Amino acid sequence: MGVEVVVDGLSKSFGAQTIWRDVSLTLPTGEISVLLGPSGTGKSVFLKSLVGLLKPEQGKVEINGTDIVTCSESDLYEVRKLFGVLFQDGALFGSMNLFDNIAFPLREHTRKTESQVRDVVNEKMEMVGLIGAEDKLPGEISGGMRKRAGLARALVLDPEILLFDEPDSGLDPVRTAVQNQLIVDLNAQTDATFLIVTHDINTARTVPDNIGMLYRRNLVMFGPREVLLTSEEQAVVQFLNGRPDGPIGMTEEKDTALVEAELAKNGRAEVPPMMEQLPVSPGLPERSAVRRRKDRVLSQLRTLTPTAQEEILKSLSSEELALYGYKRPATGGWPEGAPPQPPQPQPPQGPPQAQPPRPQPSQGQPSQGAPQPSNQPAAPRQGNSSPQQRPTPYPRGQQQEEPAWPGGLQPEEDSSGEPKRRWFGRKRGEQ
Ligand SMILES: Nc1ncnc2c1ncn2[C@@H]1O[C@H](COP(=O)(O)OP(=O)(O)OP(=O)(O)O)[C@@H](O)[C@H]1O
Repeated sequence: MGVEVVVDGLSKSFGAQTIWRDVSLTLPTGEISVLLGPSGTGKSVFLKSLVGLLKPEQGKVEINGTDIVTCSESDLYEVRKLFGVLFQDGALFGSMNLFDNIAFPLREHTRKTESQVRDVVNEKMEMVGLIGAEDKLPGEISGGMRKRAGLARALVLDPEILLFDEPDSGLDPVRTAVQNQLIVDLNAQTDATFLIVTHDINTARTVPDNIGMLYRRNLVMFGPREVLLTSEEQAVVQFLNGRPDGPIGMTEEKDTALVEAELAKNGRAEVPPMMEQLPVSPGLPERSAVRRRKDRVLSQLRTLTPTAQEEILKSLSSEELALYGYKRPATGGWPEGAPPQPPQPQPPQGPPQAQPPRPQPSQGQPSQGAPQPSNQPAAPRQGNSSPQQRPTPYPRGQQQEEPAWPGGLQPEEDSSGEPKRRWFGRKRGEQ
């Protein structure tokens, strides 16, 4: 199973050029997350900072209790073994055939015999659909095949965290769709934590569990896919619609008056409709992350935007709604704009038969906030992933208007009487 990556208050500059500042987010264990952002906003720099290839000036990247920003070289070497990285062009050695390219990390970093190496390489080549191409040189195959070979190589050491830097760059729409399916299927098979940097809107809308966006040197938001995909934030809507008019320009910093003039002329872009997340291919196991994510997101539902809450509830089956203490409207389906109903009082009951078994808490982590089948809100998680210790999905320093809580639900309050609005990542200074 993958591991959680906690990024807290991370800032990176090159000389006088600030790339991004105060970035905080948590990549939840085994889930697929996507990082969007206009060109040049520092997405690749962020990936390199996660693996310790670049050193941010401030903040932490905590993995299995090690802060890779400040740890020793030997600790960093150990943590790096958890990572697999798919670089944009596959980063293959041009003079080696695909088999040797994929076998390279095994021969360098393990004591496996050649017969064991062969077994692992064959297994990974099969996973990415490259059986039969072992003897080809990188220059003899298509860009899509090179990416898949790079992916097989990223997988040979069974990474717990897999980073993808623009896996769809240079691919046609059909191959992008095939590759997206491959990513979802690999996540089901490995249960590793995935982070994908992409410009492909279709990928962003259909693949991840969580989405974030870098813009103007900040992380605009990061959280469950439903938050960003229903966001009315102008930069997000412009990006998702791929429109030239809006706050994102060629130089990023676009003149406000020009933006207003463009919007007055062309009208505001609409929030595109939600698309369903890609299911796993038939015959493969379900993604374990789906169940964990439901527990996590439902336990913190009321900290999300109303539109995100509604989309999340709409995606649940009747049994799941009952399990989490919600009820489908009597009319069936979710009429446009109708608020989800508040939790109804129910006698305690076990999970319905259809539910897969709950994941066991992993080492050092208490239960992942199993939902309570009653009128009580689901218990917040404790430990590293506790929502009390998580910042909001909205950018820091910006005061957000309190969302209208659907169905008359009130925001959860902590003992201080303050509504809880936090999501991923610990707030700096908090334990
Ligand atoms: N090693 C480096 N030294 C100095 N500047 C760098 C270095 N690496 C990246 N940069 C600068 O950091 C900025 C962000 O680059 P990065 O490649 O991370 O952007 P990106 O969001 O991934 O862009 P794209 O979507 O076009 O790939 C750019 O201005 C780039 O020139």
